[in-house]
Amino acid sequence: STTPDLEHLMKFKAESDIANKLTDWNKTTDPCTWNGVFCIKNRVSRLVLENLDLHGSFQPLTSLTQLRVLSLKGNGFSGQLPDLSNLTALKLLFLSHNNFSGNFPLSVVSLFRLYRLDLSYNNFSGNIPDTLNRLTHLLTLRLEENRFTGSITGLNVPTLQDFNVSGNQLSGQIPRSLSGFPASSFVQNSGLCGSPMQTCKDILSDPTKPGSTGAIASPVLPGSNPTTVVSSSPSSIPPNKAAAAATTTTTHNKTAKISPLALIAIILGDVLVLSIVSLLLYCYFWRNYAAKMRDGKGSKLLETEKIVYSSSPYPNQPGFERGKMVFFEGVKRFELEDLLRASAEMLGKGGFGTAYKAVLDDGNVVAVKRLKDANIGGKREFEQQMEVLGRLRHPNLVSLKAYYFAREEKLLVYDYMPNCSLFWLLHGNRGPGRTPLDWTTRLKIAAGAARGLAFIHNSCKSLKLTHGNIKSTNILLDKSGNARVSDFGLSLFASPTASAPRSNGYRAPELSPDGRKPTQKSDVYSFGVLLLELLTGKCPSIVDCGGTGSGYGGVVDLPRWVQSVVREEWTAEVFDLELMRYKDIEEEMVALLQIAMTCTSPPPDQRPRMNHVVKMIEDIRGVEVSPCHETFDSVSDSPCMSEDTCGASQ
Ligand SMILES: Nc1ncnc2c1ncn2[C@@H]1O[C@H](COP(=O)(O)OP(=O)(O)OP(=O)(O)O)[C@@H](O)[C@H]1O
Repeated sequence: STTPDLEHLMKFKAESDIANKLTDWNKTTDPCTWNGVFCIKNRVSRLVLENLDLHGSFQPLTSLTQLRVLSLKGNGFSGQLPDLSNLTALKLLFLSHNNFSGNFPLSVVSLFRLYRLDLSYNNFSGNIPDTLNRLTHLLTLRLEENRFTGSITGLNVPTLQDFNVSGNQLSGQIPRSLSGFPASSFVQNSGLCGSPMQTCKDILSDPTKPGSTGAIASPVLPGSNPTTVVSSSPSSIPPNKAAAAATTTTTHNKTAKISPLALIAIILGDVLVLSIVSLLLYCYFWRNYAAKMRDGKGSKLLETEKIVYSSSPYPNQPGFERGKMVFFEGVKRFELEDLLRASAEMLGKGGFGTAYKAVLDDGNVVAVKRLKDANIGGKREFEQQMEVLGRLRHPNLVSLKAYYFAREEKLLVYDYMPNCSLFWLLHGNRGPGRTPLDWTTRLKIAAGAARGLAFIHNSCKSLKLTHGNIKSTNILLDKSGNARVSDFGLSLFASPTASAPRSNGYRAPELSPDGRKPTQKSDVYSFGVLLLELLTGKCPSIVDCGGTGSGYGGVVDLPRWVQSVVREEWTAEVFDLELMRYKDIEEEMVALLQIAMTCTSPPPDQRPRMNHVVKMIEDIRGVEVSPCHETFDSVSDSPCMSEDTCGASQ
């Protein structure tokens, strides 16, 4: 039985697909298998038809009454929007980068389930109606690059997470409910003022006053700018601009009467002001740059630097306490001198120290972590700890190759992972030109990371090893794209207070606020948050997002947000928008979501063990996502299983 929506889809194709891009839209096949069409129970629920050179109106689609997601981004649709009030199930509406025109489509306001609305990059005009406030679920409102006019003072949608009205002709005060968005959400409007733009004082005190527009934050259109008029001679003003010029010609005449001495004084004054401003700007940017470098946020250091600084005397200097470089089995040896000679590039600063990429003389590349001293105990304790960590070997772990211990310097040497962290793949480089992380890769990363963590949990019979710091910067991809868990065991060196504010989005509730020691159950919770991050594309907290809260995905308390959305039966809508383009994955995503939700159960005893989590993730798709080189099912061959090694670290 074909869907009752067939007829409307065919009508739409006949009217809009002039370039015949929808090649598989064919009456003889099931529409639910067509490109861009997704069904639930035989009804079209999602229609994703982006960049397909479609034209005209999409009127026939307004009869698809079960539609929940409609994306027609990047086509050539034009004219007014059709009446959308029949689409009562609609939750996501993306119509950006088309040529729609006319007033704001009022029928949108009746779609009370709508939570993402993107009308950006069109030719809409007129006011943005305050009735939008009725959309009480709205998370996204993108109206940038249209020709909207009037004020947005009455706009108040407290749920908004993503908002942009830049590049319109709006004016008036920005309401308090929107002032938390960055200036980039408001720029290029002729008269918007108030936080985060400039204050409205100047305009609001006397909006009719000539020249008052000069105080408006946004750039003023050429020709309407009084200073432009001042610099041209009155005779050169074209007749149609005469009226505008009338208000400013008085200023012009005054300028003409200024004596040469006064003119020189003005010029000197200007130069002075300019120099002071430049100096201030220079200081400001230099301070920011220096702070960035100090924090390790700078992408790369400009010059290569040495891993070990002057605090640690070079080995051939007298008085040097030679530390011990200890290697673990099967690795190529190098000496501290080699590391010292290697040019290093800072990868970033973490809670336990600074990580560097070092290229050795022989071309080998390693990652070196220079530990902060704070909580490292004595040599023996450190060595015992390293012995345990060094013997943990698994295809989904970043292996510890060696360590170096001296009074002044503690270094850990790891295999270098060239394919970035999961954090970077999910949140870095958002914007045009980005390659989204596809669903199969995400599933494969989830499975790999779960195996790595399960291995840690099961590697010592006598000692319940924990990772203690599962998060997306600690899931790295090796050269074959396999996920590897890094930084395991380092939480032992962290003082609870020092680690508490870091990565708080991943912290299990039972560890807060007094910063108790992580457990295997708290690792499972963090892993659950990591899965939610993979599914939603959102950062678990501002701290975890690098303190900026930036990134398309936004920042939320992930477990709470997902629980609330799922409770309202919006399950499909929590997923990362970047995953919308893949077909037939909803079931798999829901399955992973369910696993993530049990992992993040607030009571620790309701969370599954990692072994079980691995199994559940592998069951989602079967063997496909498991790397073929690996035959992981138990950890019985782990070197750490010997009671001796486990005992040593107790
Ligand atoms: N073996 C490695 N190969 C490649 N990059 C690495 C390696 N180890 C760490 N990095 C990268 O270096 C940066 C700093 O890592 P580090 O582990 O010091 O801090 P973190 O993960 O941000 O925080 P934390 O110390 O809390 O784990 C991160 O971006 C991480 O992805």
